Amino acid sequence: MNASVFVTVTANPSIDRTVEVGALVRGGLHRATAVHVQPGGKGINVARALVCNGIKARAVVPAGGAEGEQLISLLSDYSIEVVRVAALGPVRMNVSVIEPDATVTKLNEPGARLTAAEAKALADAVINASHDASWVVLAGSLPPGVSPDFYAELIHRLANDDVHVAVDTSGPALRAAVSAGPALIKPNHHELEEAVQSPLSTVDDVISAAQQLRNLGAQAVLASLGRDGAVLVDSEGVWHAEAPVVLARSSVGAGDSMLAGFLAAGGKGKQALVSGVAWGAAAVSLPGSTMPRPDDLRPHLVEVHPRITTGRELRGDN
Ligand SMILES: Nc1ncnc2c1ncn2[C@@H]1O[C@H](COP(=O)(O)OP(=O)(O)OP(=O)(O)O)[C@@H](O)[C@H]1O
Ligand SMILES: O=P(O)(O)OC[C@@]1(O)O[C@H](CO)[C@@H](O)[C@@H]1O
Repeated sequence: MNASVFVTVTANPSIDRTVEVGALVRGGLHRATAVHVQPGGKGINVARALVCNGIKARAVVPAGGAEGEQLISLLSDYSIEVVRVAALGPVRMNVSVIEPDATVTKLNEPGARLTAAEAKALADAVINASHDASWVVLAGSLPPGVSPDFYAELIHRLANDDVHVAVDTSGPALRAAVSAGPALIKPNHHELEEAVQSPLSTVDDVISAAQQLRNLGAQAVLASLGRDGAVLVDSEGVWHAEAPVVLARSSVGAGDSMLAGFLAAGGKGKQALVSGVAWGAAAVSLPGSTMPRPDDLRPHLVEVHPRITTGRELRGDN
């Protein structure tokens, strides 16, 4: 096994347009002050963050239509090994509107339907691409036509290989993936609430929810909590860490950057959490979904709380 290859899977990729405006007024005309067009979808972002830090990444992605061509062309700016799976339907366009205080309003398209044959070709491509992987990251929503069991089935198919699987998704796909026993899941606050079907207002609530998902099969839970940092719950313990962001620009992709930083630092324990939180905070300070490079990272600013303040109220996403 080549321990340095990270494979990412983005079943529902996107071209991300981030539009910066003044204060958003529902129904109003807004003239953009800046626009960023970047390759998107969670697995693609994880791969971008890894290669921006000199780490080898292979991205498996279905890409159809003129937008698929554009996605592949945008990806050529990065040294990612791209495994393209042919698809008929076009890649979606997702729009993020950013206000001056860095509030994000996101409009995500559902993505084009994948046929049963395309979904099978995607799954087979993932298995082929994973033969020398240390980690396989299954990330983002599933497009129409793809069963919510898609990630769970991949986890089962990869179980005999010497790879770890990380999952970052939501809803029924997350619940199915958890039962398949992945090494790691990375829900955000909202996804965690949805997975345990209960509101989570304190750090203690987050830890209990993470334990519930570990009881259901996930080996470790890395919960990203926006400006409240992140909580890691695994077989060795529980940690909460956070880092300040001096000037927040855009949190789009911060969770993906966080996951990449966590995996880049070994994918388990306190030091990986510190790395993840540093990469997440750095992404927030950059425009659009720009991924941090080594010079952007400030791991010394990450605070790991020696004792978890269980009753601490969460301040909200960003
Ligand atoms: N305002 C902020 N201040 C400091 N750190 C932040 C802030 N927002 C995000 N972060 C850092 O980035 C990480 C990921 O953020 P968040 O929880 O918003 O991820 P997410 O919802 O999965 O994002 P996305 O889906 O856009 O990738 C957090 O765990 C935290 O470390
Ligand atoms: O619609 P999904 O698949 O849940 O999320 C897609 C997405 O919002 O996730 C990334 C940020 O994490 C963006 O690049 C992309 O637009």
